[in-house]
Amino acid sequence: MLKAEHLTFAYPGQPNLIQDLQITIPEHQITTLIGPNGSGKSTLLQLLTRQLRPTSGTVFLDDKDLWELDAQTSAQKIAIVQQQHQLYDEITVKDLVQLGRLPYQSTLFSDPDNENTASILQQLNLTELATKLVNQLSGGQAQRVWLALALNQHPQYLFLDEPTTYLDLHYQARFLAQLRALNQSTGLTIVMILHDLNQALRYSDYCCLFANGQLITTGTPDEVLTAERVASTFKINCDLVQTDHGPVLVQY
Ligand SMILES: Nc1ncnc2c1ncn2[C@@H]1O[C@H](COP(=O)(O)OP(=O)(O)OP(=O)(O)O)[C@@H](O)[C@H]1O
Repeated sequence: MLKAEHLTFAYPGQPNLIQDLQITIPEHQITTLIGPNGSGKSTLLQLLTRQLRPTSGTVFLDDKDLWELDAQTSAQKIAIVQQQHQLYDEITVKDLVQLGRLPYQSTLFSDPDNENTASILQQLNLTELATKLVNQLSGGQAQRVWLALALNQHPQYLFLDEPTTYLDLHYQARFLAQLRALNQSTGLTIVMILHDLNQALRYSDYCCLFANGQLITTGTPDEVLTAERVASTFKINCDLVQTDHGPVLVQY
């Protein structure tokens, strides 16, 4: 169980961005963090994944303070697909995905676990690209490789910061469907920041709507993403239209 209690955070020299926030991430579900630019979504994601330390308050992972776990243990439980990827020049797909096994190796130089890596590459249709250099891949291929690296950690929680930003519509739908399939087949708990509210409606079980560092409301996508709330939070005109494929938000 991952939850935050009385979470408060300020960047150095700035007022509190997040103040006394409570959040519990539902297990085995897909949660989306949504809200206007600058509302604090990425900051919260970094607090929940031990990339930023709270000013006060606590993030609990299985009832233990996340900051009291050693880095290796937390990396076995929590994996992150960042929005901006670290640039690796001369590394192959297979070697990059192999890095996901590091939290399970006793030393940096112990034998890598090739079986897990081969199986993840196969699962994400990357076997044919295994010997290619990562910097020679298309955006869609690269995004699958970063997902494979995260999954190779065999985490309990997978966090993704705007994972569809650099993908075209076809690959956005494919990538999100792949996440849903993974969640259903393995029970992986997924938390992602999305800007496309229709994707949040379609692909999440639980939505957390943010504004100004505060959680405005949480619940199912239908409960959270009403036309009135979206219109007032994002300062737009908008309708919610029922279609054969589910509800769709239309901005006008
Ligand atoms: N490293 C930093 N140092 C100082 N201020 C920061 C830092 N990172 C973010 N901020 C500020 O904190 C606020 C929240 O930023 P954050 O990136 O968490 O919001 P967000 O909701 O993820 O935004 P977006 O949708 O634009 O990605 C913004 O005002 C931003 O300028």
